[in-house]
Amino acid sequence: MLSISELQCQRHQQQFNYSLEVKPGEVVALLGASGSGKSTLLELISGFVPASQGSLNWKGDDLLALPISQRPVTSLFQQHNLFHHLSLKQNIALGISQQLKLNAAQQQQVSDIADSLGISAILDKRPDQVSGGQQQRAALARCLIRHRPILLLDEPFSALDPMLRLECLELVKQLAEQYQLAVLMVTHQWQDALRVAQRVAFIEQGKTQQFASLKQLEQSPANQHIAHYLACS
Ligand SMILES: Nc1ncnc2c1ncn2[C@@H]1O[C@H](COP(=O)(O)OP(=O)(O)OP(=O)(O)O)[C@@H](O)[C@H]1O
Repeated sequence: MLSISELQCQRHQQQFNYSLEVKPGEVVALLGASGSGKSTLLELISGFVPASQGSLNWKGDDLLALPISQRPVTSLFQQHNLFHHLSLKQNIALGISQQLKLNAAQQQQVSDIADSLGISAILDKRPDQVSGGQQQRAALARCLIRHRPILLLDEPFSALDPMLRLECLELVKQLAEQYQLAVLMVTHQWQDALRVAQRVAFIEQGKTQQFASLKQLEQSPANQHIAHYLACS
């Protein structure tokens, strides 16, 4: 389990403090107003922002003691996930080798992952030759091939049309179960959380205001702001 307890940092004058957990196979949605601190939490977990206090553990191991490169974490963002001068196949292969030197078994892994994400037929194309949804699938494939058990998603599908977005969300849910990934997903859409997440952390002014199941959040929002946010979603 990914356990986050009183994990704190400071950015300029603002203080951040997070507590929540994500089980293997589970998707937890991070909701909250713009600027509330959702992305900051992802940066703390991946190590790009140093923590000042608190704990961050994966299956009992202290992740704060590990440098960025050794954390069992992989991330997918809304954009800029792929190198546009490389083919999708090469972009995925980067998840295994920065020099793009793959042995036969590793090449097979690329084919298998591409197969399971439905992009085998377009592997030789460059990102600008395929759709946004196909690009995000390739980026997701690169995340998966790294075999890191914690997957951080920062609004990865918000630029896609509604049908594609739902398709990709379903895919994330399925992959979380299949690979037993602990997934934390930033979204502005309550509908996305309903579609894919088991639990939700609502972030307000840099703090986890409520960490609960979707049903609990809906039925007993911790304060007026959360109730209002849900009513507007
Ligand atoms: N690199 C940075 N240096 C200093 N402050 C930052 C940096 N990135 C973000 N902040 C500040 O930290 C606060 C939280 O930002 P963060 O990006 O975590 O919010 P968010 O909830 O993800 O917002 P959004 O939904 O708009 O993406 C904001 O006040 C922001 O201005």
